[in-house]
Amino acid sequence: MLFKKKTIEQQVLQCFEKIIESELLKKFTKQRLLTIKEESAEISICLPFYAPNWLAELQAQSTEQLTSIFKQAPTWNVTYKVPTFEHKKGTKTNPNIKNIIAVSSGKGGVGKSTVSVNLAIALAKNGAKVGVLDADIYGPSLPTMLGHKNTKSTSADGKLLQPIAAHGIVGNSIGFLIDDKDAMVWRGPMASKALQQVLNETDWPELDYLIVDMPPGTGDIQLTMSQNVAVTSAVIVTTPQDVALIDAQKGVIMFNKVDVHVTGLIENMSVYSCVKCGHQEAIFGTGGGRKLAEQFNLPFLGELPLHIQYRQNTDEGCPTVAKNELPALVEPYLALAEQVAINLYKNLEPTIEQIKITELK
Ligand SMILES: Nc1ncnc2c1ncn2[C@@H]1O[C@H](COP(=O)(O)OP(=O)(O)OP(=O)(O)O)[C@@H](O)[C@H]1O
Repeated sequence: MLFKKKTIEQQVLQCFEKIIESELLKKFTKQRLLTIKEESAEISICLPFYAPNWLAELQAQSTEQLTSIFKQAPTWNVTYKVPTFEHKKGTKTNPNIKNIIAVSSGKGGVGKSTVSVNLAIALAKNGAKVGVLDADIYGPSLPTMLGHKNTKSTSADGKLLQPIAAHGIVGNSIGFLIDDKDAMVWRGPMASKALQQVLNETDWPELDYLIVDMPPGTGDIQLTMSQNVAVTSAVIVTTPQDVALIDAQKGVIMFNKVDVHVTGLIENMSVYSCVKCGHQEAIFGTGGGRKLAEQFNLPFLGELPLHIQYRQNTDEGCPTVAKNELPALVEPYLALAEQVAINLYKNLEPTIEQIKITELK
């Protein structure tokens, strides 16, 4: 029997099959994001997410085999285009915002706001264009976390609010408009309306992701908000404690009920790291977030340690990822940002327009 010799392209794809998850590779080929040029030993890839470690790992693991296939070291030509993903609800959004990611928690105080702002900065550090919307109407913390506690929103045209730029991201919050005390007395519908106003009446620049720091809990306000805002997907923050896990479970159920996609779970305050001796202790237990993710068949996106610097840095207006001092605290966020971006792409389809544009190129 005669066997046809594999083409260079087939050999390269076979090499990638061993390294890239099959779901991803299938999507890359289907959406024509990968081009292999035999003569110039060139691999062009238009990545739909920013993930520097993932890319470095792919290159490191494939270089030897690719060099042998091409008979010379390959040249990588990497470009990026984050797609707008289809979301279940047809609500219209600002065309500048490609994707809205809601950061939610069933329970208060699990670190949702800290995670939102550090995750946003980490996504931006990895290369994406990112904004944050503080939807925690009753306790806006974004102004403090961005180091703009006393800044008030301005408007150039008297119609749209200018978002506040800091640490490589832009953000807006009800806290830039009014005093905390004023929002405390608002009823649910007013709070929901205020959020939609801040979302829709901000002059957002072009954003790959808008991170929305949702109010804690799974009550009426959260339900209304997740129904009225065109959320692409939600990520749920929990701590390993049983009570937080039960509430996180309610969060997943709430998003399922309102038909909002859930990207996965994040476990915050996983292990305590002693500043003095580096000793690590699982104060709130271990493995709860991972177990919950398994239970709902959701990706577990990452765990973040409990460390005093996270609190101190956000209180001082320079979140830990922006401060970039302790790699042990920054790296988990950069890895988390990669996981969020990759899992969004893996589990959601780009909008039709997006596919057409890619094909026409
Ligand atoms: N991993 C962590 N290590 C240490 N402190 C943390 C960590 N994550 C959050 N914190 C601190 O815990 C407190 C609560 O965090 P944060 O305000 O982000 O929680 P939240 O879930 O948004 O709260 P709320 O329900 O009030 O909106 C803050 O003081 C914050 O600095």
